[in-house]
Amino acid sequence: MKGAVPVSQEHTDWEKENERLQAVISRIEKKKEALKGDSDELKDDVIELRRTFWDDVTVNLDEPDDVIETQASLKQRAELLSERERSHGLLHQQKKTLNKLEETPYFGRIDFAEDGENETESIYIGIASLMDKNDEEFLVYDWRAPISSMYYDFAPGRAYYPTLDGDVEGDITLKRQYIVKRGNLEGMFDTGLTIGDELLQSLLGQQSSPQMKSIVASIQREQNQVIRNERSKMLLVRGAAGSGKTSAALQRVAYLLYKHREKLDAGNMLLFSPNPLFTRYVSNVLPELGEDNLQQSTLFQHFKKRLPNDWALESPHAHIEYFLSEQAEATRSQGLSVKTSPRFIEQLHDYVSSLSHSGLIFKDLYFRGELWVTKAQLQDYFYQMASSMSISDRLETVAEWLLKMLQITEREERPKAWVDEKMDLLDQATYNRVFEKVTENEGTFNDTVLQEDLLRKLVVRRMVKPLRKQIQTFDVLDVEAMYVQFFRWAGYKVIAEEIAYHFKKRDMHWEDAAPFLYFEDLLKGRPVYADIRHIFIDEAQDYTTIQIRYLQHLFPSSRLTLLGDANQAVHAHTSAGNAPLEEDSNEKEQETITLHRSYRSTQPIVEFTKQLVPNGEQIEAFERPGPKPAMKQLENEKQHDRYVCDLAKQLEEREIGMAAIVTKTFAESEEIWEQLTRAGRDAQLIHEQTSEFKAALLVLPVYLAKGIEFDAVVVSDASAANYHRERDRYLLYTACTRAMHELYLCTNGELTPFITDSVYEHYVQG
Ligand SMILES: Nc1ncnc2c1ncn2[C@@H]1O[C@H](COP(=O)(O)OP(=O)(O)OP(=O)(O)O)[C@@H](O)[C@H]1O
Repeated sequence: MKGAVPVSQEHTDWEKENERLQAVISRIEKKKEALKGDSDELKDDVIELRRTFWDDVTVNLDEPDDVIETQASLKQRAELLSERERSHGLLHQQKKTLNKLEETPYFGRIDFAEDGENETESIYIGIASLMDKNDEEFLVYDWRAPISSMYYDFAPGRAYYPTLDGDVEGDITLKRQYIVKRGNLEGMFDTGLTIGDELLQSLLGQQSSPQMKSIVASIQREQNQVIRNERSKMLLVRGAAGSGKTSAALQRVAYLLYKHREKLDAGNMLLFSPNPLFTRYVSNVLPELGEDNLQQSTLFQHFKKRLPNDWALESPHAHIEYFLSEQAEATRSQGLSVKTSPRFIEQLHDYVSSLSHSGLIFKDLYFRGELWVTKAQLQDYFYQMASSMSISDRLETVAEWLLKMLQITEREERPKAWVDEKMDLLDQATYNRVFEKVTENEGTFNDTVLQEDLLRKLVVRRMVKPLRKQIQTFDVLDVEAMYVQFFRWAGYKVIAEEIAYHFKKRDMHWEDAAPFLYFEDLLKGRPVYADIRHIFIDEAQDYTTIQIRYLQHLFPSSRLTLLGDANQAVHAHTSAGNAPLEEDSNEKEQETITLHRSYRSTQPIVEFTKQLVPNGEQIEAFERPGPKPAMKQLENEKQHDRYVCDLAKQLEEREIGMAAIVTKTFAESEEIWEQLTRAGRDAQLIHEQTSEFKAALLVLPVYLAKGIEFDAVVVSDASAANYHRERDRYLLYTACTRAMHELYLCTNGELTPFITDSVYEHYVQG
C-alpha cells in the first residue's frame, strides 16, 4: 500500500472511531472536573496558609535558642506553603494539558502485534498520555513515549521500539491518522507510509500564521532522529531552507522535557534566536504542546547584558548593513577575517598563557580623585605570586589584599574634614535611621558620640562603595588595553590601533564582542551558567567559531544543538566558510544529522530556489503543487516601484494571507514602504527591534526575515546591481525560500547573474 487512503464516513470504522473519540473526550471532561475539585481545595489551602502564616509561628528572639526555634518554625511554615503552591502549579499545568487534549485527544494510531503476544494493541497517540478510569489502560499515549516512536519511524510492517531492557519487536498492522478539531472527527487516513503525504499536503497547504505551529502530528522520520537524539553532547542539524530544523528543535525541547521530567524543566533550556521577531514567532510552539516555554535570547541581548552600560555595542544587523554597503574600510575587513578565523582562538589562548608570566595591565586606582594604588604596585603584587597559580586565583588574592587595605583607608578617612562636609549634606531620612539605631542601643554609649561615629562610617562607606565594587569585580585589570595589546602581540598592529580608536569612544564592533568577553572571562574566571543544561542555536551558520566557543565556555554543563544551513549565511564572515556547521575533529561526542527534504515551499518554488545555490541538487522538494515563481524585469525605478505597488494591491485583493516584500538592505525597505504607504497600502516596515507582525503586508530586509515564512514573497530587486557578489547569492536564496505558496521577483535593471539561463525553465515572466 502506498500513500494514504481516506477512510470514508460510510466505512464501519468511522462509527467505531467516532464513538471511541467521544468516550475519550468524556473521560477527559471527568478528569478535568476531578482536577478542578482538587485544585480548588489546594487553592483554598494556599490562601488560608498565606493568611494565617504568622499565626502558628512563635516569634521569640530573646535567647539564641529561641532564635533558632523561631527560625525553624518559620522554615517549616514556608516549606509547607511552597509545597502547596508547587502542587497547585502542577495541577494548573495538568489542567492546561487536558484542555489541549479535549480539543484533539489524539492524532494517530498504530496497531502493534508484539512478537510472541496473541493480542494486537491499538496505540492512540496524542500530545499527552491519558489513562482510563481505573488507571490501568492507556487511552492515549504521549507522542514522546518510547512506544510512540514507531509511529514516526515505521510504515506498516516490521517495527521495533527501544526500552531499557532492549528493543521490543513486532508488526505494525495498521497505521491511521486523524484530523480532529474541537473534539470532532473531521477526517481519517490509513497510510502505508511513515507519515501520509495527504496529511502533510493538507497541513502545508494552509495559510501561514503569525506564530509557528507544532508539527507533532506529522514529524518525519529524519526529523524524529533530531528530536530523540540523546547520544551527542553536540548535535549539528544541517538542512535546506524549510526542512523543519526549527520545528524539529522545538519538538526536541518538548521531548527532552518529557524524557527527563524529574530533573529538567523549561528553565534549564535556552534558545538563541536571530532576532526578536523570530523569538516571538516561535514562542507558541511549546505552549501548544502543553509545555512551558523555554528561555530565549538573541546573542546581541546576551552580550549587552554582559557589557557595562556605557558601551555602545554595534548590533549584528548594523554589522550586516555595514558590510553590505560595500564601503567597508580595509582594516575592518581585515580585522573581521582575523577575528573569525579558527586560529584566532588559539592565539588568544596563547596570549593568555603568556600573561601568566608578564604583561598584565592594571588600572591605577583612585579614591576621591586621588591616586590610591598604582598600576605598577598592583602588577608587582600580582607577579610576586607563583606562576603556577591561575591568573584568576591570583586576581582573587590581589582583591583580598586591596579589600584589606580599603578597610584601613576607611578607618583613616573617617575623622577627616571632608567627612564633616558630606555629613552636613545627608538627608533627614538617613539621620533618622542612624538616630533609631543609636536609641536601640540606649544606655550603652554616649548617644551623640555614637551617632557621629555611625554617620562618619556611613559617609565613608558610601564613598568607598564604587572602589569596593571595582575591586570585587576584578575591574582593577585593564582588559580593554590588554585586548588591544593582544593584537599588537599577535602582529596585527593596524587592527590594534583601529580597535583602540573605537574603544576610546566606548564603541564596540559586533565582531569584537565575543572575543572580548571570552578574553575577559579567561582572565577573570567569572562564574558560568551551570543551571542551563541544553542550548539551542538557530541560524548557527551566522555564528563565528569564537561566538560558539564563548557560549560553550559560558554554559559548560550544557548540551548543544546547532541548527543551520550554510546556504543561508548572511554575515560577511560566513561566506568564507561555515565553521560552526563543520564537524570539529576534536569534539568526540558530536553528531551531524542532515535534513534533505524541504517542506515550506511548493515544489515549483523549491525547484527554482535550489538552482541558486551550490549542491542545490541535494535538496528534495515535497510534492506540493503551486504556480511557478514569476519574474518581471523592469527598466527603471519608476516602473519598478509601480510594479511593486500594483502587485501588493493585487495580493491584498486576493487575500493571499501574509505577504512580504523582501529587500537586500534596510534603506531599500524604507523606500519601498514609503511608496506603498503613499499608494494607500497598509504595510508594516520591520525594524531590527520589531517583535510582532501588525499587518498582512510586511516590508523587511532579508536578514530580518530569517527563519520566518510568508504565503507570498516579493523579492523586490533581484538585479545584478543588488546581487552580484558571491555572498549575495545566499541572501537571494534566503529571501526566495521564505515563500510558502507564491514567489515573485522583479528587477530594476539587469537580472542578477545568479539566476542563470539554466534556471529559465523554473520561472515564468510576470
Ligand atoms: N514534519 C512536518 N510536518 C508539517 N509541517 C512541517 C514539517 N516539517 C516542517 N514543516 C513546516 O515547514 C515549514 C518550515 O519549517 P522550519 O521553519 O522549521 O524549517 P527550517 O529548516 O528551520 O527553515 P529555515 O532554515 O528556512 O529557517 C514550517 O511551516 C513547518 O511547519
